[in-house]
Amino acid sequence: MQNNNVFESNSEMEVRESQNGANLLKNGHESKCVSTKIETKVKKARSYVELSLLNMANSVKSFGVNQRRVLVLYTGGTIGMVKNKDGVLIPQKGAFENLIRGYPQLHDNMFWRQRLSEADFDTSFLVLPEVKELDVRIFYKIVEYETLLDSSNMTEVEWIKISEDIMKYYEQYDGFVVLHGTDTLSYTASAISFMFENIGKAVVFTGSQIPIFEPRSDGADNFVSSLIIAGGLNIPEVTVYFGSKLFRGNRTRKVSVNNFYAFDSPNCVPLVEVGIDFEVNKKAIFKPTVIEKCHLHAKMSKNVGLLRIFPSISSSVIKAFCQQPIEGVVLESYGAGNIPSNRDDVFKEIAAAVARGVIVINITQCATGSVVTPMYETGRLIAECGVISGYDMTPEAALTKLSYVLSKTELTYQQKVEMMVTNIRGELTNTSSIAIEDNILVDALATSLNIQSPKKLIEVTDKVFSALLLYAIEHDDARAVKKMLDMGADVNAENSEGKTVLHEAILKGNVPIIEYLLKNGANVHLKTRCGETPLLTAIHKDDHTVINLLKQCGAHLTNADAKSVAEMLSLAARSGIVNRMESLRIAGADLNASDEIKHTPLHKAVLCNNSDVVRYLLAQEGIQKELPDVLGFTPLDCAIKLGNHNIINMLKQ
Ligand SMILES: NC(=O)C[C@H](N)C(=O)O
Repeated sequence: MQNNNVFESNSEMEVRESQNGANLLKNGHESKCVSTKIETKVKKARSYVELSLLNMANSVKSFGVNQRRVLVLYTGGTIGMVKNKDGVLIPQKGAFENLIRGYPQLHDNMFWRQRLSEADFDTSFLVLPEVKELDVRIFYKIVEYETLLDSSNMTEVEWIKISEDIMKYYEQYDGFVVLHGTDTLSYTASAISFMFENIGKAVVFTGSQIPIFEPRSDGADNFVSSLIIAGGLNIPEVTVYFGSKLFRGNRTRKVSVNNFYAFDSPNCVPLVEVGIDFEVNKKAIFKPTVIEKCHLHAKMSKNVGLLRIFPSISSSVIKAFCQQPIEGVVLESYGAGNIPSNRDDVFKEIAAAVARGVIVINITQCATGSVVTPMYETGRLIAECGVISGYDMTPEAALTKLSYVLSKTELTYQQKVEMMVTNIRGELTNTSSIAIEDNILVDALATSLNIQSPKKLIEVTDKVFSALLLYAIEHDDARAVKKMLDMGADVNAENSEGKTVLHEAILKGNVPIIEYLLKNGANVHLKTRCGETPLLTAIHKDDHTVINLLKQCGAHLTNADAKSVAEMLSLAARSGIVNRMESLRIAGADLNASDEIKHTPLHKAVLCNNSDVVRYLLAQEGIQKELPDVLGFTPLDCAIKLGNHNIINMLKQ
C-alpha cells in the first residue's frame, strides 16, 4: 500500500513507462501515449506538485542517514608509532586502522554492523559514536600513507602530496583530518593554508605526544575532537587541533616538547575551545571576500630561508645566507623589529640582498607581539634598506608564505611584496579589518535583560543579530543585511531546522543579497539538518542565476545528493519539466546517468512521449543518444516501437 502521493504518482508514471517498454518487448505493439493539450497541462501541473513533494520527501528520507563524511589522511607521527628493537619510536605500518576499529570512542561497531545490510554502505568507513553536540553522524575513512614519516623528515614534497590528496577528494567529503607528527606540524599546516586558495571546508591537523597504542595517550582525544570539528562544525580553514584547542594552522607554533598542550597560537585567539562544550569563536573564523572556487596552488619555492639575528652575527654569515639561488629571507629580528644600528657591515649585506631582488621580511624573535612601524633607530634603518614588515607572523607562517608567494612566477616583484604584507589567510593581524561593533545594541540588551555573564551576553546577542539578519533578508533589505553583518551578526547563522542565512536568502531569491552574503563569508557547503545544501535549495527553486552564482563559489553536488538528483532527473524527464532538467544540468548533474535498468533521462523522455525534454536533451553537449538499456534498446529503438515520428525524427537527426 502506498501512503505517499509522491510515490503513488511516481509509480503511476513508472507503470506507464514500463507498460510502454513491455509492449515494445512482448508483441511490438505500438503503444501510444496520446496527449491532448489539456492532458499535457494537467500532467505538468501535477508534476510540479510532485516535484515539490519529492523535494520534501527527500529531505525527510535523508533525515535517517544524517551523516557527514570525513577523510583522514594518516601521514605518520608519534600518534601511530611503536618502539622498535633499539627502543626508539618509529611509525608502525598497517596497524592504525585495525586498532581504531577496536576503540569504542572512535568507532561505533554496532551501528556499523547494522548498516552492513544497506546495499550502498561502504564498509571501509568507520563511524564515530553519537556525539551529544551534533545532530549528525560522522562517517570517516582512513587513508594510510605508503611511507609513514616522522614529521622531521617532511619537506615541501609531502606538503604538496597532502594538499593534492585533499583536493582530489574535496567534493566527496565534508571535511578532512590530517594525522601528522608534531615536530613540523606548524610548517605543514601553514604551508597548506597558503596553497589552498578559497578553501570552503575544514582541514584539521592533529597528532599526539604519546602513541595512541599506549594506555596513556593524548592521541584518541585529539583524534575524536578533530573528527567532530572537521565533520560537524563549520570552520572552513586549515587548522590545528591539539590539547583541547583548535588554532588557525598558520598561527601555530609547537611550544612544548612534553606537554599535552604542545601547540599555541600566541598572536591569535583559538577558534574553538573544547571542554564540556565546543565553544566556537565564530568571529575569529577567517571569512572569504571573493566569489571563487577552492583552488590548489600545488607549488612552493625552495629558495627561501630563516635567518635569526644574534648579537655578534658576522656580515659574512648574512652574505653567504643571501647568495643565489635564495629569493626570499625571513629575518628574525629583536623585539619590535630591530637589528643593531651600529653594524654598517650587516646593513650593507642586507641592503645588497634586497637590491638584488631578494624579498627580506622582518618578523620578531619574541613569542608574542608584532613588528611595528619603527619606534627605534635600530628599526628605522632596517625598513630603509627595503626590508618589509611581516607584522606578527610566526616564523613558520612567514617562511611558508614566502615560499608560496615566490612560486607564483606570474607575479611581479612588487606584487609579491604586496602579497607578503597583506593578510591573505588570517596569518597576520591587520588592524584595518576590525569589524565595526555596535555596542549600543549590545549594551541595551545587557541592561534590559539584566544579563551579567559575558558568555550569556554573546549567546543572546548572537541570537538577536541572527534574527535581525534573517528579518532583513526576508524583507529584501540589503542595507540592513550589511548593517547587521557589520555589527557582527554571524553570516552562517542557522535557524532551528539548520537552514543557514544563505538557504533563506536563496529561498527569497534576492541575487544582490546572495552575492553580498557570499562575499562576506557565507559558506556554500553548509547543509540543513536534513542534509540539503544551498545548491539543492536553488535547484528546488529552479533559480538558474543563483545556481550559477553558487557554482562560481565552489558549490557542487555531493555523494549524499546522488539519490535525490537521480530522482529529480527521472521525474523531470518523465514529466516533461525542461526547466528542472536545466537546473540540474547547471548544477553539474550527469544528464546521461542511467538507473538500474539502464534507462537514461532520454529513454524516459522518449517512453513518456515528452518531445520537449527530448529536444532539450539532444541540444546538450555530451549527450549520448545511443546508450542501450538492459534489454539493448536505445532511445531511438524505443521511439520507433512507439511510433512517435516527431521524436524519431529528432533522434535520427
Ligand atoms: N609527537 C610527535 O609526533 C613527534 C614526532 N617526532 C613527529 O613529529 O613525527
